[in-house]
Amino acid sequence: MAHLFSFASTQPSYVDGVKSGDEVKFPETAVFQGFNKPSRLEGDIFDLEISGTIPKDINGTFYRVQPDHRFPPLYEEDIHFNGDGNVSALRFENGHVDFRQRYVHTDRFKLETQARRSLFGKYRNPYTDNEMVKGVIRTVSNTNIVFWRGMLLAMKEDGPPFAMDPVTLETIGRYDFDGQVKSPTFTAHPKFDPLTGEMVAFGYEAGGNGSDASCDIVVYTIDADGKKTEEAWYKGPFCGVIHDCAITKNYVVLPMTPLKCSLERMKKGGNHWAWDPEEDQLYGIVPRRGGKPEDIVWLRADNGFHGHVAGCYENEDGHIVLDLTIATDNVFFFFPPEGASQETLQKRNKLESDTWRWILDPKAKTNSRITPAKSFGINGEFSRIDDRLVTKHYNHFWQAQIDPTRPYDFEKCGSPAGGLFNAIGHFTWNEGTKDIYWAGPTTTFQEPVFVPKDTGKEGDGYLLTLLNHLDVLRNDILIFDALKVSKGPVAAVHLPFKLRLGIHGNFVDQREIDAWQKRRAEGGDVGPVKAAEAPLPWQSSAVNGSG
Ligand SMILES: C=Cc1ccc(O)c(OC)c1
Ligand SMILES: [Fe+2]
Repeated sequence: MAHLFSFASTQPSYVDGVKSGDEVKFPETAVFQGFNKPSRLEGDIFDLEISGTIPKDINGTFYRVQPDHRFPPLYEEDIHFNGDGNVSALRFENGHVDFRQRYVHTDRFKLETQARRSLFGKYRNPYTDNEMVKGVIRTVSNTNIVFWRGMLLAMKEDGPPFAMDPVTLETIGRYDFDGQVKSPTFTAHPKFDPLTGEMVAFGYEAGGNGSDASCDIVVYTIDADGKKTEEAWYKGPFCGVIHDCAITKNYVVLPMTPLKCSLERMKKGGNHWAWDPEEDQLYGIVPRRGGKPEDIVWLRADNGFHGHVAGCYENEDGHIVLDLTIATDNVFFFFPPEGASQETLQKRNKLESDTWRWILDPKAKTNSRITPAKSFGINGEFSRIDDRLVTKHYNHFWQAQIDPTRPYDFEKCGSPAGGLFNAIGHFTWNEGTKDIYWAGPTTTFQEPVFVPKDTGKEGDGYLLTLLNHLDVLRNDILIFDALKVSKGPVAAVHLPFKLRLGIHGNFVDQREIDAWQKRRAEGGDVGPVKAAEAPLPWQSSAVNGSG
């Protein structure tokens, strides 16, 4: 597209793919264009414009996070996943909605802000960083935003979580659970047991600094009072991606995707991950309580690419029912096999991603081969359930859908950057219901969240999701009756601008936020959230020159 003003730059912004000079000018690659132009916005809007009627019983805040590069990247071919975490909060109150957005002020964000430019290089490759940031935590906290004991935790699997205030979105600082969690990495997908109030979480590539191809995996349990009650260390067969996890009453399941890390490749300035089309997909199973290194059971199935977990529970036989999306090939086209060139977004957008059910025997011999019990026969990702049923036999799930039979306006919208999630669906396992809404040829959806009503009945509530208008570059938030998605939204909240393609979000009931604000006040029974005081163990050794 021609620019209205064509000032001759004194020098190009990128030379041989590397940032040159201090000019604030983003690459002209697809990652930074159109709907995915960086938003870079911190701000507030009181009382957003609305169509329809927002149900008054939605009282709480919908938090979500998007990667949103604050500065032009050091490398021209940078990827969406390397963008700084920017958290949006949509506060629903009495039929009104207010908007707030703030960056996660990570250690990296603060240093780059001081320098007014990028100092960190490629995704999870510290060998591509500016020398002056050696030993600094590299995470951009851009993948999930969860509520835990009165704080928001902004999370990314390559580093520790950062705590934020749930009302102001001010960053409190790196959170180490009051000194109890010292691993270099921590998942963006902790699970919350609704029976016990525990958080179950893990870190992979956790043995060293988080970017060194370590095969160590740590699994933690933090109880409802914030006390760490379990910490167990295991080894993986190689350093692969474990993005999500699942819990039952007695087990944790760790799906490992055959994207492999190589320290040598990183040292040469290459990618952290390379897809291995010959490798199995794996499922690590460990006990929830008292896990020892020898307890991990790895089950193997033919190659595939894991999406996210819907639900998981134990059946009458003591076997684990695990439901998750699995794509047929490498979804992360920007991490091609070692030595291969990058696949295209067009090819990635053609992959099928069905929802599969596994029934796993936790007592099986390690390295047993398994086959799925069934597939749902849909194509989509970002499954969500009624979270009150985590660890329990559930029936309903919701998911962003890919329906290539629907018309899509390529001319107006170009390639759908985050994937062609052109519909939103509600599904049931028992009845096989497919209850789907398609919003038109110029729109795609982001991950939905389920908001329960107080009835306690599974699925009785609302579904909230961001709608991307790819033609006019704007977002709406749609509100559905969760059990009647195909009827279309009951209301739409209009943002006057576009956000960026977000990753994950969660809805938090305002009663919970308010109760914790009291407990976390000065003089409250728990007191203010305390940011980590000591550097992580790997940081100390990096400073001493041995890291
Ligand atoms: C959606 C998966 C995913 C996996 C790893 C990441 O670093 C990430 O960053 C936004 C996202
Ligand atoms: Fe995720």
